Amino acid sequence: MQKIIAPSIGTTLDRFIKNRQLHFPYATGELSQLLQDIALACKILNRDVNKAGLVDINGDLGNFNIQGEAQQKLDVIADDRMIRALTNGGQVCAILSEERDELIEVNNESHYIVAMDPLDGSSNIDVGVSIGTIFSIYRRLSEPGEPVNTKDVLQKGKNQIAAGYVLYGSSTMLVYTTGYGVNGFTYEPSLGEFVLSHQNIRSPENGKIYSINEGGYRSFENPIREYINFCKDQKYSARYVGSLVSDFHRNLIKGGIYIYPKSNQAPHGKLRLMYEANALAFIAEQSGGMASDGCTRIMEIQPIEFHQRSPLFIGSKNMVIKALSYID
Ligand SMILES: O=P(O)(O)OC[C@H]1O[C@](O)(COP(=O)(O)O)[C@@H](O)[C@@H]1O
Ligand SMILES: [Mg+2]
Ligand SMILES: [Mg+2]
Repeated sequence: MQKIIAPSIGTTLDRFIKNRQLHFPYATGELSQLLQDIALACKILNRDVNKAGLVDINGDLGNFNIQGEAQQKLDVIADDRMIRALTNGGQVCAILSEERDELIEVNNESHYIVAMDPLDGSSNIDVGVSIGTIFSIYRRLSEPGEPVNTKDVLQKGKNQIAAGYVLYGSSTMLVYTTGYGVNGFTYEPSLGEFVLSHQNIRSPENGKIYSINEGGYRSFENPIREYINFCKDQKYSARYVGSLVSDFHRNLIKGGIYIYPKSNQAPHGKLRLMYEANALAFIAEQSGGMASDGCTRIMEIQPIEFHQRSPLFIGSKNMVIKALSYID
């Protein structure tokens, strides 16, 4: 046979998902299709993000979401893109979105529920800084055909079937887990494909980067201030993009800790448990890292509200343990 000399482009996301599905003889293909629907929505969103400075995408809409935050145009575009792709794909029975007060009911015959942050890092949209999309996937507890109820949605993070994010940065990457390790795929625009570039990502147990908005230093509780001082004494690098996905991803690859603590202004922290903290906690743990709210493992927290907030300590295992040692 003639020798193949063309450089391989690597494994595409679709092929990777298909190959993985073969490991699960009972698999129906629903989850595989759902992951591909999310990837498709993010490919289209990537195109919108790349032109975020242009008039029809730029600026806020003058509306406020249930969090009381001004909705940026791209927040709503991202929300629409994701909901459209998930609805057309038909593999979800309900969607919980940061940008919608209520649950969106879709195909009641399906097994899966998606909780999502369609556009993470909204304050960075108009200034060309990296932003992301975050998603969590759960299997409903009620039977297909029955009405979806809050119990189906308000499940602990440890019940996630899959979770991931897409980072729209210097390159666009999709990183996800189904509970069997973490893999990263870089978007190849000329092919329109996500290609496996980071196989079986392992988070370094130690790091030299800490990510926290020190502008809130005076409103942080003493243990947080002491940990920040410890990081300074260790001459760690302070890195804070202000987009959770970007800060988390950098620390996942290089080693580091991201902290969004509770404070006088934010008694429960800022980030949302269902579609920010839980998803990244699953990725962190699957890559050997750790995620806590300061006293409880994030994935063990029983959610009580769709949009509830939680303090977040996440990243390299030994750094999170060290930070928590100041709180105990
Ligand atoms: O400006 P602050 O208070 O540091 O908050 C920044 C954090 O808020 C967020 O922007 C919240 O996410 P959204 O942009 O999805 O609302 C995170 O991405 C980021 O880490
Ligand atoms: Mg967010
Ligand atoms: Mg958001």
